[in-house]
Amino acid sequence: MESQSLTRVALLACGSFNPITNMHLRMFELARDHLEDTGQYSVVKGIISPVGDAYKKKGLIEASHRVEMARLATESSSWIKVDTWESFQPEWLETAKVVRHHYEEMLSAEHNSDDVDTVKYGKKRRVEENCFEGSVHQKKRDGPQLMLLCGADVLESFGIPNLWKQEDIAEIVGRYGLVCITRSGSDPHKFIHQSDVLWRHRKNIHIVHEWVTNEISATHVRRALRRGRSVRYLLPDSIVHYIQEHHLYSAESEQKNADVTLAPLQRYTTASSS
Ligand SMILES: Nc1ncnc2c1ncn2[C@@H]1O[C@H](COP(=O)(O)OP(=O)(O)OP(=O)(O)O)[C@@H](O)[C@H]1O
Ligand SMILES: NC(=O)c1ccc[n+]([C@@H]2O[C@H](COP(=O)(O)O)[C@@H](O)[C@H]2O)c1
Ligand SMILES: [Zn+2]
Repeated sequence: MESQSLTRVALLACGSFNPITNMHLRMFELARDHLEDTGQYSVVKGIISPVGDAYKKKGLIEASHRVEMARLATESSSWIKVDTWESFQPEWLETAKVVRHHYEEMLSAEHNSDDVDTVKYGKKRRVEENCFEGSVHQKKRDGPQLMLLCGADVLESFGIPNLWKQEDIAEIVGRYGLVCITRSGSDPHKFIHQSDVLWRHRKNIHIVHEWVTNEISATHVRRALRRGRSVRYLLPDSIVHYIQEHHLYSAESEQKNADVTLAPLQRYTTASSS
């Protein structure tokens, strides 16, 4: 297929990256292969967006370290970049807002490079804004697309009470799209089947089956580090050195936020009870 008729896609991964592992990087490669195999997309960029400290997840170390490790890990990639806009926000931001921000950035970058008519984009955006609700599948567009990239555990977390707003889920899958990498213990197809909103937008959800099942998790890496065990080959050598040099991930750091409620739970529980 002519590359001009392919939809350009940027993939955005939001998460703690505490620390970044080889599996986080693999997610991007798997997703790109999957989307490009369809013959419809050209994946032009991968964005890693480490969550800010205000997320208050247990054991979450400072964003400055998590960002630096993500930067080191992506040095060898020509297309995966780290973006710190979310990481240094004083308050925790809903993922839908982060997706919106990066989509706007993508549009304005295209704008500047192609010198595209502002009026045309404004008109197209208004059309998209009006059509995402209730659309059975994403409309074929001539502009670029931004899709959220996540593991199946994040997709399944959509079902946890007070964690996600329903309108945010509808916006992410309805307007933007989702690429979900299978993870053992998760069944994304079943989860989509059981959710009305996900089923409605199922054509916008790309499930990528990882056959080389790989259960690397940042939790496992932090646990091994606390116990003085090797984490080599689970993450790039440069990250192993960075962790050693800065004495990251101790029993003490794992207790950070231990008695604090996760920001989204705090926000939505307070909102619904007030
Ligand atoms: N082994 C894996 N397979 C598929 N997706 C993964 C894997 N590890 C991480 N991800 C995905 O990477 C994104 C960022 O995840 P996160 O920073 O929480 O890493 P994690 O390894 O799950 O860490 P933690 O154990 O602290 O939750 C999420 O979308 C998560 O689902
Ligand atoms: N309501 C929401 O927008 C919402 C809720 C929970 C987690 N998240 C995001 O999902 C990601 C999950 O990361 P972890 O799997 O490391 O907890 C983070 O980027 C977090 O900000 C978003
Ligand atoms: Zn996780």
